[in-house]
Amino acid sequence: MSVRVGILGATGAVGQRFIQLLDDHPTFELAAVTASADSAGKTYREAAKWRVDTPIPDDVAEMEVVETSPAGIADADVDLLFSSLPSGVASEVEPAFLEAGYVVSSNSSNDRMATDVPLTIPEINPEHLQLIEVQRDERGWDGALVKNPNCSTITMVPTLAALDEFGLERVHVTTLQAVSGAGYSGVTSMEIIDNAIPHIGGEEAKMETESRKLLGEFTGAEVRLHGADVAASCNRIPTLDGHLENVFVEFADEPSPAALREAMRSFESADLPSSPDQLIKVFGDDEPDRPQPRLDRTYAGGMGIVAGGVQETATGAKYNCLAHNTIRGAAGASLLNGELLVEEGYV
Ligand SMILES: NC(=O)C1=CN([C@@H]2O[C@H](COP(=O)(O)OP(=O)(O)OC[C@H]3O[C@@H](n4cnc5c(N)ncnc54)[C@H](OP(=O)(O)O)[C@@H]3O)[C@@H](O)[C@H]2O)C=CC1
Ligand SMILES: N[C@@H](CC(=O)OP(=O)(O)O)C(=O)O
Repeated sequence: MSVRVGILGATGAVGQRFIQLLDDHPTFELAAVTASADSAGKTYREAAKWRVDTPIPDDVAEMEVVETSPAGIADADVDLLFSSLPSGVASEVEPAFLEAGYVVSSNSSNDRMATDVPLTIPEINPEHLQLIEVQRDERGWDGALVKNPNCSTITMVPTLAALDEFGLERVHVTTLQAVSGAGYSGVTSMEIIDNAIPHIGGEEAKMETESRKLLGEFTGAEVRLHGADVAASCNRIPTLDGHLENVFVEFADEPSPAALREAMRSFESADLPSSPDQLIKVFGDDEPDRPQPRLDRTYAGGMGIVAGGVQETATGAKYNCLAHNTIRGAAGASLLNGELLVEEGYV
């Protein structure tokens, strides 16, 4: 079975990752690439400042970039759209595609917390996809909108999902985030070399709210947010890719570090083409200095989560986790949601 897909915002940092991940995908066939009016009409090679570490696939390089509107992609006969637009643009243009009947798997942050929009990680809360029925009733769309979470949130939430069996009550997290998360021009070299910046606009609130929605319970009509308190402190550091996070957790139970490690290691992955066989790789006491961004961000092709440093604290436990922010944290997360949409019959 082949599904024709398009990418909205295909020339950007995340759009380029989509193109890399879609090359040789078993199901998805890239049929449309859109960008801003400045890029429309150019070939993809002319329009994109290609920065990914593999060449532009030959067939994509010669595709014409079209404008980001339903009219722009009308001839492409697309079944599914991936969206990697700036969130201000996405909030304006995504509704037009939804009204026109397109199914959109979006990476942009607008509408992630909307009560009728599924925010999903296929290995964690695939059942939340059923919110699409509520969304269609409320908005009158023929299409459907599903979002993936923020890159720092998706790094931590699989580990929390694995540990929730011990009665998760409180989470404190400090992030060390790579510069690619801010986009190519997001942080200047003068700002970040020999430095760390203890502020990333809006990031802490995203981690604190999106994680509770992802871990929440779907009642059939709504998602009840998970009851845990989540507090985040977000920092930019001079790594290129891979967000590292220090997590402090408190539980109703008193699990041992060994039990925590085993719960993360054995947490089930999903049976989708881009899911890793083992979702969370866990380092033991013998390697206390892992995970590290440079050594561990490509675990499972950048689609996995890596944890380590699990230790008891006076009130619970602490550990470190890491994921590739533009693969599992962005394009790869949307791609997986697209695979879930196909599997569940929404495409
Ligand atoms: N960078 C990252 O690691 C992560 C980014 N994200 C989110 O993903 C989204 C994309 O980020 P990123 O790829 O870094 O952004 P970029 O700025 O690199 O790319 C933006 C894309 O949107 C297009 N675009 C910009 N303005 C318009 C417009 N008015 N109409 C139509 N298309 C437009 C651009 O086209 P053109 O080339 O023609 O300007 C380009 O294709 C953002 O919402 C971001 O917050 C999420 C997680 C991680
Ligand atoms: N803010 C993230 C990247 C990002 O764009 O997140 P979001 O998808 O929530 O907009 C970072 O700087 O690393």
